[in-house]
Amino acid sequence: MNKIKAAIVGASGYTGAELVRLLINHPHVDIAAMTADRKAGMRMADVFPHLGGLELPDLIKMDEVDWSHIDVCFCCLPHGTTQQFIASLPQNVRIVDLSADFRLKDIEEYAKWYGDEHRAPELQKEAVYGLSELKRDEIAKARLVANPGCYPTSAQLPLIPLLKEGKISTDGIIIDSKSGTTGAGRAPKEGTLFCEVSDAINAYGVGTHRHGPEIEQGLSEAAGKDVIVSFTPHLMPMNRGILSTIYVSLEKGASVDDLRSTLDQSYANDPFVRVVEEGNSPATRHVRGSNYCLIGVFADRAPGRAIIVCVEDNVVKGASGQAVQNMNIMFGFDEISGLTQQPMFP
Ligand SMILES: NC(=O)C1=CN([C@@H]2O[C@H](COP(=O)(O)OP(=O)(O)OC[C@H]3O[C@@H](n4cnc5c(N)ncnc54)[C@H](OP(=O)(O)O)[C@@H]3O)[C@@H](O)[C@H]2O)C=CC1
Ligand SMILES: CC(=O)N[C@@H](CCC(=O)OP(=O)(O)O)C(=O)O
Repeated sequence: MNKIKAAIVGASGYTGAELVRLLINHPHVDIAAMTADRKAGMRMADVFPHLGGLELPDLIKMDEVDWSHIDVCFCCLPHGTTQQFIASLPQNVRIVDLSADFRLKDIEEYAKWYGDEHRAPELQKEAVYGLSELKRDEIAKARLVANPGCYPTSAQLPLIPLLKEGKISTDGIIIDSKSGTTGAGRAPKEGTLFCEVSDAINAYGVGTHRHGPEIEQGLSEAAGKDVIVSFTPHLMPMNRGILSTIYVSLEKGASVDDLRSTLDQSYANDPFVRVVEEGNSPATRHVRGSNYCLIGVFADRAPGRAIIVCVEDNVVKGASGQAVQNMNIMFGFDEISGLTQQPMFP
């Protein structure tokens, strides 16, 4: 099989570097172009020494890419910078956008949460939300896939099947999420300085984080009615990983065992999503560096309630791994191609 050619736009950031780590071992993909902004003109080995020794193109500006020979573009740019750029790409280039620019279907919601009007509303209409396990058929046909946010992946993978099957109530869903600091990107910011992050934990975006509406969009579609959740993210003194603890109310007649078996059955044929054995509690170190998402289901002491713990690596299943999974689906490759790394433990 001929290899397809990939461009990584924003390759000098965390998700771009992770795409290189995954794609370099992909049997059907060549990395043909990589871009940066401040770091354009540099060698990837100088920006990321852990990728030294690989044969990679140098980092160039986005407008220097020759798109005529590119099959797929991974966009790893900050929110708001992707819309107009994607609109300028030739039609034959398929796109996996890791930013949030095309995730919210309603462009007024986008403007409300991202503080700016949407600049490519026509493209927004054709974008497919890329939650790989639950949107395979649409992803396979899509030209533009909006890769989900890291927190929304960890919340929606457990909750969507349970809402679809009517096992949990749409009311009172609480999602308490903790993330490693790579989630904030590599560009320097005061809030991600060592002294601000180490030896402490803080909630942020309390009641106002833009992943709330993204999660609600997916849950509402699954439930067939509006779902509002309480979602609070926390910044943790660790590099990678997301752990979401999710509190739900059981629907009448449903048991905690029903939740476990519903999730087991939903993901029985999915290589990357696994319900752990009863009593085991998933930890971020069980998925580090891998595309796995692990789900644990527990009874709550509060009658009629259950607690779900979901873990993923934010840079892999929460970003670049899911992006590669989506590309595999789009191009008809084996879904696990380039993604067979086992987690690094401890
Ligand atoms: N980190 C994570 O865990 C996740 C991130 N995402 C999303 O993926 C996207 C990329 O994230 P991440 O890799 O962490 O971000 P980084 O800040 O680490 O990297 C951003 C990249 O975009 C480039 N860039 C920045 N501004 C511009 C511009 N105006 N024009 C052209 N290129 C530009 C940077 O180039 P240079 O280095 O030269 O400045 C860099 O290559 C973001 O939208 C993020 O929200 C989604 C899920 C998880
Ligand atoms: C720790 C941290 O700062 N995380 C980021 C989320 C990163 C991500 O998945 O999502 P987006 O693509 O939507 O930015 C944040 O809260 O903004």
